[in-house]
Amino acid sequence: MSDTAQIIDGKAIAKQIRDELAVDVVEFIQNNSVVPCLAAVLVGDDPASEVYVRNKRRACEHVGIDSQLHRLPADTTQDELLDLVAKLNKDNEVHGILVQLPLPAGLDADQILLAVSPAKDVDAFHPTNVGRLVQGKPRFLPCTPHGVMQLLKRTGIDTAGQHAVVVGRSDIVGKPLAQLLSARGADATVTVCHSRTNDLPGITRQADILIAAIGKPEFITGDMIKPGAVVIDVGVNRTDAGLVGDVEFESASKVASHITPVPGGVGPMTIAMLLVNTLRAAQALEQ
Ligand SMILES: Nc1nc(=O)c2c([nH]1)NC[C@@H]1CN(c3ccc(C(=O)N[C@@H](CCC(=O)O)C(=O)O)cc3)C=[N+]21
Ligand SMILES: [Mg+2]
Repeated sequence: MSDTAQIIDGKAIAKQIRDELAVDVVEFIQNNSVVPCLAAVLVGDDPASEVYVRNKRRACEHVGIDSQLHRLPADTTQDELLDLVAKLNKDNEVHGILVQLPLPAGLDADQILLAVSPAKDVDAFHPTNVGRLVQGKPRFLPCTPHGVMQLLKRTGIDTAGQHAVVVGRSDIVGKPLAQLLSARGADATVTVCHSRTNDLPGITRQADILIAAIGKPEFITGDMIKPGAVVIDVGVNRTDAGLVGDVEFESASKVASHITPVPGGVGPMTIAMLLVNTLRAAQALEQ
């Protein structure tokens, strides 16, 4: 067993996916005389959201997808936001709609996500798209879980028969990732852990593939990892020491066989998969 894990380069794999996508975008534009377009809605001025939205815009430019940014003030009402979503739903130039989360306090995110046309729901957050995923008939795959699956696949890690332990049960990552890992074709055996799990280290140490999606900086330490396990860190925690994941990289990388860094791991993949979904939305809407 080597004492230093192979680092999974999410930045490089995301670039590879964007390069492949750029070719498909050119072909789509030639066939349809339409440019795929992603509309992002940003309410308020959360600094973290500013970074994501800027990264998304730049990534769109790189692959030839148009992007719109709709900025609304923090005191926007529920009805004003619903009006904008309704307008984007009807706009034939817009193929993908993303409402950046979290929304400012006072806005009901569930009602907003329900208002996004499922055909343009490139986050795959609408209950229709969540249900389709659970039934094994997805229209869009949610971006972060899909990004994790692509990281595993493109690193040559076979999930079939493996014990995958997902720490975290959010609607955005934990729950859909557990679905994708256990789906036919991926064929992992999945355990979902959370804040009420008894003896968490006893369970994480059974993981062949350990996914950290809890939102607690450096929560997973090397002693919680089975030697040779694959460790995927979905955390994006802003601390005084900068951006850190949910995994303590230094101790974990001495035990794992493969590990994703933060930054440069899952984050860039999330954005690449958002672009993939935008092209897919445009293909379905323009066909
Ligand atoms: N409707 C919606 N859809 C989302 O997909 C969504 C969202 N809301 N709200 C916030 C979370 C978080 N998220 C990230 C995207 C990119 C990076 C990313 O690019 N991270 C870089 C570093 C960026 C930095 O320096 O801050 C990296 O890890 O290398 C991280 C996190 C998308 N989210
Ligand atoms: Mg929730």
